[in-house]
Amino acid sequence: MTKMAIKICGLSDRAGVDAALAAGATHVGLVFFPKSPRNVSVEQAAALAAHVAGRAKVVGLFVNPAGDFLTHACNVVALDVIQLHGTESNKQAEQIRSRHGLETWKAIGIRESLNQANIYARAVDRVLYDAKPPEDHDLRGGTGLRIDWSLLAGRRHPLPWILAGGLDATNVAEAIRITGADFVDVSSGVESGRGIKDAAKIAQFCRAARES
Ligand SMILES: O=C(O)c1ccccc1N[C@@H]1O[C@H](COP(=O)(O)O)[C@@H](O)[C@H]1O
Repeated sequence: MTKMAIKICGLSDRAGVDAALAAGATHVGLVFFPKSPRNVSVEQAAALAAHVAGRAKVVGLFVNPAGDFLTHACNVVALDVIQLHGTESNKQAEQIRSRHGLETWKAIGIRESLNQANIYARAVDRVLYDAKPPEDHDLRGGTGLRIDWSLLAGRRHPLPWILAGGLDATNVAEAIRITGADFVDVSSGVESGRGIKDAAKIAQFCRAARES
């Protein structure tokens, strides 16, 4: 049986990190995006990553990061993965991966087609399928919007992939069943308020994903 990989994204304090680790999350996500209610400073992120201390992979989420900022974050924070959640092209993503020598993921906002994933096939290590927010939406993700899971059913993917977008403890098992995902990512679905992680919801989510 494949082990389910689970990323809890948007953690901003030790309590949230501890809840994710206790629930068996394989990846924890730190958001570097000032518009997000989950944004952390480089210093906060460094302390949280040190606290994780190898018990899970640490993912840094960036949205069209300036080169200097990304370099600074990668130098200061013990990141395992760079997640690009903006409009980074395949060329930019490939440059970022080779410059920083870290596993790199590209989020693809999908409504009706997954074809964009092909563009990133040689540029990154994984794609993350997320719901495409409306054009006038301030955030690029973490919106709680769901994608149409049937788009992923029985699909051959050009590279390893992650399912995200509007997942929570009540729907993750069905999402996995329909899409065949072996890696899921959640942010707002394990919160009790905007940006406030809820330990019970994190535990329920991880249990539901693993038992699916
Ligand atoms: O979490 C955020 O605040 C965020 C901000 C900007 C880009 C992406 C963000 N989060 C990512 O969005 C998806 C889906 O989140 P949700 O579960 O629907 O709330 C997930 O990959 C988060 O990592």
